[in-house]
Amino acid sequence: MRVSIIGSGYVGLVSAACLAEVGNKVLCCDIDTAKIDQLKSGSSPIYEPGLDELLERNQREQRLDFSACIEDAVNHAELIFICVGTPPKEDGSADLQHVVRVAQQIAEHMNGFKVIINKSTVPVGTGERVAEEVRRVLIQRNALHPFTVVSNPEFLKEGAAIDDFLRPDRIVLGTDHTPAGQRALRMMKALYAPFQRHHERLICMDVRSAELTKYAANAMLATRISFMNELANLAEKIGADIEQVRAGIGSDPRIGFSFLYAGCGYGGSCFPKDVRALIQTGVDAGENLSILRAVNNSNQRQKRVLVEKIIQRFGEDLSNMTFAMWGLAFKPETDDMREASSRTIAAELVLRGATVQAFDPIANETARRAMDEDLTNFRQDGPLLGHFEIVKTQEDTLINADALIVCTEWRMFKSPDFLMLSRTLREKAVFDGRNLYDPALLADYGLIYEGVGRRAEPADQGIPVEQMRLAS
Ligand SMILES: NC(=O)C1=CN([C@@H]2O[C@H](COP(=O)(O)OP(=O)(O)OC[C@H]3O[C@@H](n4cnc5c(N)ncnc54)[C@H](O)[C@@H]3O)[C@@H](O)[C@H]2O)C=CC1
Ligand SMILES: O=C(O)[C@H]1O[C@H](OP(=O)(O)OP(=O)(O)OC[C@H]2O[C@@H](n3ccc(=O)[nH]c3=O)[C@H](O)[C@@H]2O)[C@H](O)[C@@H](O)[C@@H]1O
Repeated sequence: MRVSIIGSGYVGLVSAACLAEVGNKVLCCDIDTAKIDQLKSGSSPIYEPGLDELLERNQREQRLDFSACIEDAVNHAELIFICVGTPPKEDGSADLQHVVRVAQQIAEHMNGFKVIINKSTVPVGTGERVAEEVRRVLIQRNALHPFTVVSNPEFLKEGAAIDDFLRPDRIVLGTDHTPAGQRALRMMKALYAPFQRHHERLICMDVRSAELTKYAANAMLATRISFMNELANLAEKIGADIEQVRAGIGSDPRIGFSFLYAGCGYGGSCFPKDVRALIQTGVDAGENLSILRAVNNSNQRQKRVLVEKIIQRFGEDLSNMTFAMWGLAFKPETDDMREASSRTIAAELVLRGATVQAFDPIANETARRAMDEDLTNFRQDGPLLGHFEIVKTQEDTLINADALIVCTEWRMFKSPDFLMLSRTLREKAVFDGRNLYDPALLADYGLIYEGVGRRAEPADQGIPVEQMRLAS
């Protein structure tokens, strides 16, 4: 089939590459000409495992092309996906300006029947709003081409996006009951047929329910994480260990193990913004979503949890302290820095005078831009006291460092040389925002360990590890 994708970000590019991979002719469009030039020259503007290979193959085999011209995209296909950003507005609601603009542009160039598919995460009612915009422009043009708007929310996770798209848990399709809507449904079913494994994964519903399904999924996952984060904070205070509790409750199939990891808060381009947007949808509808308000507040507090531990140990004035920071991206296997906890932690430490030496295996560049922006904002509020620096290697972060902070659970951070850490870190302290390490093991190495919800173990003050080894 012929498919156009408007918006070549994480969702647009992954969708385009995967749809091309199964034989569709895909034209991917973006307003950002630099991005399109880069894609045309064969390099990807984002880091996503497996994406480069798919882009390269499908471009070479002429199933995938890129254009900065929306008219080309509208002419190219009957199926047009909207994959542009829906960032939060000041009040938390989703900013639909890009979606609405794309709807208008599609209508300006429409030349026959089109299926307009909302893949961006959009509040309930956006399908109707897009249809209204298209109709308005078509009436102005006196060109009443038939069209329908479908909701097809995306559930991929960054870092695992290709696999999520090629082997989805479910595909949600929201259509209306008009003949055009039903024709679109048949087309969408055919488009997604190659991605169904052994059984039906399509869930068909009305447009509004599909739009709400997307927010409901993200809000549910964010709630689970925040619930575990709060239990973790409690566990610390009452001498329990959240990792043991996680194993204990996850084994109940009604609860399950996924998304039960406590840590220094959830980030990313979606959970924070979608929880806030759903709260605002509630406000507009006169429904107080009190659980989600609590989730949002709880997560903001959680992003500061390591800062609180650091202050408790070293005091408010951190001007003589240097922190090694491992991991900057909001999660492993991505270069995405949107709402990453590392940003909150680094900024809070720098404001208290600390030097932060950070390293991320992939996100160093995006992190540099994000941190420059954050620290410039802080600078406007008063003098910046400390210093933030991204260094070349994981080892370089440790030069003259007093303590280590782990913000992202990249695989390479999972089994470091603890002996070296205990010899290098001046204050021998490890603040583990992703609960990667065993508190008792670190205590054996004489390291002070602070996780999130882990039972504190006093650092071994007795026999140095080397001597223990000699003795045994
Ligand atoms: N990033 C993710 O993992 C997921 C994101 N989503 C949702 O998908 C949507 C897109 O998210 P991302 O891909 O992360 O955003 P992104 O910010 O990476 O990409 C959006 C792209 O749209 C382009 N764009 C904006 N206005 C345009 C216009 N008028 N014409 C053509 N292109 C235009 C931008 O230049 C940008 O390249 C959002 O609503 C998001 O909530 C849904 C599931 C997963
Ligand atoms: O709408 C979206 O954009 C996407 O949002 C999330 O995907 P993503 O943000 O890429 O990443 P997740 O793996 O969900 O992680 C989000 C955040 O939660 C944190 N997290 C995750 C799991 C967990 O147990 N604990 C935890 O703190 C991660 O560290 C990360 O900061 C959803 O998982 C996707 O299904 C959805 O499509």
